[in-house]
Amino acid sequence: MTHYVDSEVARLGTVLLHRPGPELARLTPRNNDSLLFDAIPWVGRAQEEHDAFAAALRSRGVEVLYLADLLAETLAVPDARSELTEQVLRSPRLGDTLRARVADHLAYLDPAALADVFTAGLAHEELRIGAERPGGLVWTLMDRHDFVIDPLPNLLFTRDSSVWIGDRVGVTSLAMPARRRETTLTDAIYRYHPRFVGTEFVYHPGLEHLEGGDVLLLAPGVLAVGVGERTTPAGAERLARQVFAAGLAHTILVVPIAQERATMHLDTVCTMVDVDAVLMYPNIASELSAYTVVAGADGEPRVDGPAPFLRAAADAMDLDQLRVIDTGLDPVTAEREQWDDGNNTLALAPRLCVGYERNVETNAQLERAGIEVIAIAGSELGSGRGGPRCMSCPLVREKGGGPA
Ligand SMILES: NC(=[NH2+])NCCC[C@H](N)C(=O)O
Repeated sequence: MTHYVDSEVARLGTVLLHRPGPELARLTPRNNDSLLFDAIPWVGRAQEEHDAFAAALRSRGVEVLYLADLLAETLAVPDARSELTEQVLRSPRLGDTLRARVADHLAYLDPAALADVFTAGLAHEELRIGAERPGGLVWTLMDRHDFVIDPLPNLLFTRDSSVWIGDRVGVTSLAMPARRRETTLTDAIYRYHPRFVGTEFVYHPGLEHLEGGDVLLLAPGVLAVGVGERTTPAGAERLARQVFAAGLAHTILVVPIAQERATMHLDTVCTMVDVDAVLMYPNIASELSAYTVVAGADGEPRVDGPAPFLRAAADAMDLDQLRVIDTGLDPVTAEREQWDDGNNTLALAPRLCVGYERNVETNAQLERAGIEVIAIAGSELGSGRGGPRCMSCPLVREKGGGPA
């Protein structure tokens, strides 16, 4: 099986999704902020919306892989099971007594049930504690609302925890504490699942912070990397080194974005919808700048700039110019639709993308520009602040960036 991605828009072959499940049911008004959700999603409806998203992809010939299936299959591999279990048990919050109870609990679960615990976490009351099986001081003093193992509701956004560049996978280094454990799962899947045996890695979770939502494969050999709330300049520099060393790209455009929730990743303000067209949030489109990083003769990344992002991108991509489709006609609509992930489209092929139906203006702008939009419902899915691009990690796209 060859997994290969060298652009944002070439025909999509295979994608990794995570169907939201019990981990979303862990969200409460007490914890939703720290778990990076802006509301409490209705889980059943979120699942319906997600199923419709997956169905839309399949109807266009895309193979959909589910993270929970891959994880359960991975956990059937004994080394993967023991490694992931050890990682969870290593949490310094547990203490030895509680750690032993959790270890007993996990030992009896079949791979699918264990995958459930690794994604949905373990609540205080879900652990069987009694006279014969005391929970110890940590269990006794734990707030009833605390988790013994934290849930990972942001697994929904598969874009961020791994990114394929060429035939290599980058397992990223997530910045927010609520998301860090996600990459223990993606890392294990890519190392142990039979489908991925032999895959080479271009990034590891122990490296400087880098999230997939910040990485755009503008064209074969050209990457854009947003630096802001999630990806640090050090992460961008590290990716540049790794990518140059592996010969996966010749140019990396490093794009500073505001360190705010509304612009947490580059893909919240800019996504590609054609080989030479980007969808961009107009309130910042003209202000975005880029530093161009190329491999120097000595292997050291060489930095140039800043220059306006659109200019730098067109130059790196060898285009006269990049077409810009802006998301909204008036600033208020633009701001509302940017917040609701209007800019966060997933291209299935050049001029064909998936977007949230609620972003009426944005989608109309796209259609006017000759881009077909498959509109999906996202009232519940969007409560985690992520759109179709955030919710998908492409594993296979047609090589060479796709036909013009
Ligand atoms: N690629 C993206 N824009 N991902 C959106 C991630 C949203 C998620 N709630 C977070 O804060 O991390």
